[in-house]
Amino acid sequence: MAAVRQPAGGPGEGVVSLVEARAVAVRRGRREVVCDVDLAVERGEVVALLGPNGAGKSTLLEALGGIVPVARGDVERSGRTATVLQTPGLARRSVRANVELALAWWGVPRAQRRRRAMQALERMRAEHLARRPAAALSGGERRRVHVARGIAVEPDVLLLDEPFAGLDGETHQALVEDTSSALREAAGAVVVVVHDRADAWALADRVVVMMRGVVAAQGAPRELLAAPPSEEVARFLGYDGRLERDGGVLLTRPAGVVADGPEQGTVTRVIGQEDGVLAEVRLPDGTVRCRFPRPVAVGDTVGVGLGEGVIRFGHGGVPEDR
Ligand SMILES: Nc1ncnc2c1ncn2[C@@H]1O[C@H](COP(=O)(O)OP(=O)(O)OP(=O)(O)O)[C@@H](O)[C@H]1O
Repeated sequence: MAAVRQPAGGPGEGVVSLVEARAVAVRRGRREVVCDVDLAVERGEVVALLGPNGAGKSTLLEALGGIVPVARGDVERSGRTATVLQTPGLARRSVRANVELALAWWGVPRAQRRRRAMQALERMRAEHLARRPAAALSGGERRRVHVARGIAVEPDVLLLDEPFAGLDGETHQALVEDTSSALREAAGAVVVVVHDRADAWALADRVVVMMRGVVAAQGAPRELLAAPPSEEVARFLGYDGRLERDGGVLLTRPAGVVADGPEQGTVTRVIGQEDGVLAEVRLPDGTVRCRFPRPVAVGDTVGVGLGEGVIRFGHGGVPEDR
């Protein structure tokens, strides 16, 4: 049964959650690593689970897929669920045969399997791999095929656990872009565990930040980045500068700090980057990180300015209007 919520404000079409966790807790050994999580994902929605190592993302995903049992609460899924775990196996056959095998297992008639397999491989730009033995694929190619197999079966709920882990930068980026397009076309609800914030921004309609087993924040990517609910979440989302100013705390990201602005500070650290350097700059009331297009050295006096996207927390870590 689908969990159906009526939108507030009167009659209309119900918002259908294809997968819904209610107050879910999961134990690993004697430890509760997911605690009282509520999460509902609608048809056509892509949700990214993001958080530090050990936050419970994979465990929650497995609970959503019914792979691990819940200790408390319940999970309701509607329709059929496909779960792509971190290192799924592929049979010792061709790539296309692997995808067709999944379709057979899902009860897709034989006459449709080849077409659907090729369509899914094309969506993941892996059609050139169709005849290759699965055993002879590179890491990036395997991951492409795993995602293709997941979307080929056209599940109501697609759960992906770190589909881009362990790939080099270029392969990673290409796979994220292709997966993003493929998931946009998927009709079901998608939950994807990602490590990299940039992957979450590229893929998701909604980002759920998990910390220590609980949902610490969630929202549309831009909104979440513009207004994280706590300093801890802000730091995780890339706010790496902190100034104690005017009775509160200002948090900054490199994108919100401009080089050669009016505030004088001392460079305390320099990290080389492709197009310049990322410099840590100590100001009288804290430290910010700022990109400079030219080389700067530790000990240099430089100017910085606070631009867009600086957020302010009052005492006690409460966000304030800016
Ligand atoms: N099979 C297991 N047995 C015991 N403990 C486990 C098991 N799997 C995970 N854990 C523990 O549960 C906690 C949550 O792990 P989980 O893999 O869900 O986190 P995660 O957020 O996905 O982490 P990562 O980003 O490192 O993959 C961790 O402390 C982990 O050590």
